[in-house]
Amino acid sequence: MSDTSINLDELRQRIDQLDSDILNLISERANCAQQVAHVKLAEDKDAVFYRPEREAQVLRRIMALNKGPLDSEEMARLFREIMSACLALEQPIKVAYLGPEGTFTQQAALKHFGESAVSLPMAAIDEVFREVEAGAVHYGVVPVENSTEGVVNHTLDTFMDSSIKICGEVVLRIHHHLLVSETTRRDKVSRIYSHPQSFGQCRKWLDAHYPHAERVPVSSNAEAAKLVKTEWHSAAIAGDMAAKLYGLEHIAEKIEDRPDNSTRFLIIGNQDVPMAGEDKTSIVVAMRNQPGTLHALLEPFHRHQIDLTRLETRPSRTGVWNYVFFIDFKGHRDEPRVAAVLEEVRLRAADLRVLGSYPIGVL
Ligand SMILES: O=C(O)C(=O)C[C@]1(C(=O)O)C=C[C@@H](O)C=C1
Repeated sequence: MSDTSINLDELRQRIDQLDSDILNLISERANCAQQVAHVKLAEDKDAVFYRPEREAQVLRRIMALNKGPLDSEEMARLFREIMSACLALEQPIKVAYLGPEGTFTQQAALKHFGESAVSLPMAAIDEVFREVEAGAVHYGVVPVENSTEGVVNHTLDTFMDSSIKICGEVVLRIHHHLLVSETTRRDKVSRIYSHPQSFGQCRKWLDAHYPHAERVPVSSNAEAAKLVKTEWHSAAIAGDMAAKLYGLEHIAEKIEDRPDNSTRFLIIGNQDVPMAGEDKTSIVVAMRNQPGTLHALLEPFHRHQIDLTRLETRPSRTGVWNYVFFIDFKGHRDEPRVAAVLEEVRLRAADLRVLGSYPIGVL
């Protein structure tokens, strides 16, 4: 036996020992989570098991403690899965997302809740809201903005008619691929299916590489992936999850025009989330249609030095609400300076609703 094989055996024995230690520690952690569930139930028979603020703290702490060689995000992803399995012991979490299966929204749901959550596809954004409101699922995941294509208006509009709360956010890097089935004639692609937003995100690449192919918009990338399965002259633009689900092959990878292309998703639910330490608040404000409205709305934020992260205007859907602004800012509604700003804005506005304070996305 050479020296390398002796070393390899020794290293594998060491790995076996470490795996046994990790196994015992994970089991001990899972036991703790089960005890947490008993404590929560003893305090309240309608106890809420999923605690977004605690999860954010756990993941941030792990990232801060990590000394490598695995990078902090990778390490946090591993702990994400451990926590997801621990939560499933307390209560299996059901999450509705904008489907069908294989969409980026499903990927976002699994990134946020981990693989132990049960994810259920819905046909439309309002259905995700309805399922959460009806208590058929614990949480919902909907897209809200893309760095290239901008806001998902439908999601914002649905908040106007709903009492649902925002419990969290998750940002996903969006990589699009040009996909075909194994029977596709790659040199004869004359039609490309995708969601309109994805066409928007890959416009320049398509103009350069497939200027003559017909671009057919469909309801989701996953739907596009499904369609090309049976058409020898068609391709789809979709992500990894859809490619895997429908067994498609890549003609070209990462064809999005901007390398930092990402989408932000919201986690919606029925609970108010306590402070995590690094939080965001989302509000919707209706202002009267008069001069100086926008200044009056924003001035308190400026004076209290609160960092706005997003401002969107949507047409009002009732006579009272002339202008409706969706505002995201850093801070939690329970912080005194945030509470003070909210009070001031409330006095100036025709209406104000806090959609939620929640931890800034960690992963
Ligand atoms: O700390 C809790 O409240 C727990 O339930 C434990 C735990 C965890 O595994 O760390 C599990 C689920 C919650 O969402 C948050 C954290």
